[in-house]
Amino acid sequence: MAKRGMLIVLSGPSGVGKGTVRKALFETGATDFSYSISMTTRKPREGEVNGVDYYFVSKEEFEENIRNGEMLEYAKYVDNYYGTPLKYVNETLDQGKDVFLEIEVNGAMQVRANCPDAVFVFLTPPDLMELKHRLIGRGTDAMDVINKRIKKAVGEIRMMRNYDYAVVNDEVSKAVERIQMIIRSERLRVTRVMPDYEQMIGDE
Ligand SMILES: Nc1ncnc2c1ncn2[C@@H]1O[C@H](COP(=O)(O)OP(=O)(O)OP(=O)(O)O)[C@@H](O)[C@H]1O
Ligand SMILES: Nc1nc2c(ncn2[C@@H]2O[C@H](COP(=O)(O)O)[C@@H](O)[C@H]2O)c(=O)[nH]1
Repeated sequence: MAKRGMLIVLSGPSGVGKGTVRKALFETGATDFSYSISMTTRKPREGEVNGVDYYFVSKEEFEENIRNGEMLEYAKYVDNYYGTPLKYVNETLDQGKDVFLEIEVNGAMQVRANCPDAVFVFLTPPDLMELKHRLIGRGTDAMDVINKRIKKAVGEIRMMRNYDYAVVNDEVSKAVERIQMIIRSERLRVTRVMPDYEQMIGDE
């Protein structure tokens, strides 16, 4: 049986650069993570594509998925549901492939409870002013939404203590290098390499 893949969870306040850093990380070609596309009831932003950026669904559809036990985790964030479909994550990990989740803190803590082997990385901004600049600069959200997201950021940063690693996103390339370092070191964990050795030494 294939060794189960590694699950990596990246969180951090909205606008810190999770998506930017994740895309840059994937573009290096040095990692082979499968990105788990989240489901949300948020309306698509300009340029966002259903099935690529998110699965955009109605509130009713999302709630049906919850009732049917089809979500690994979910949370309400600034008036909308966001969640990770369970089937894709399980099937991909079972095939021995690594999976990357980009999710907010409450959902991440649900994953923490259900997947003790997952690796939890918190991406932080250099400071809150810079976070606000990035949210405004992105130009995707109205000012009232930006203010709600900044307000949430303070509590989210407090939750950082529940993560395994903190990575400052001062420069995208540096943040990518730091995450690559984490991944390399996590691959050497005894609990991850032990199945190979168990095969080598047999049952006795
Ligand atoms: N290191 C950086 N320095 C300057 N700007 C950055 C940096 N990283 C990301 N940005 C910019 O900040 C904005 C927000 O980035 P991004 O959309 O990746 O954030 P996010 O954390 O994924 O947000 P959300 O959680 O809302 O999806 C973008 O305009 C992006 O280009
Ligand atoms: N708990 C989850 N949070 C998620 C998921 N997918 C995205 N997110 C987080 O929601 C906020 C807002 O996202 P935005 O696209 O509206 O800016 C952000 O922190 C995302 O990381 C998910 O599946 N579960």
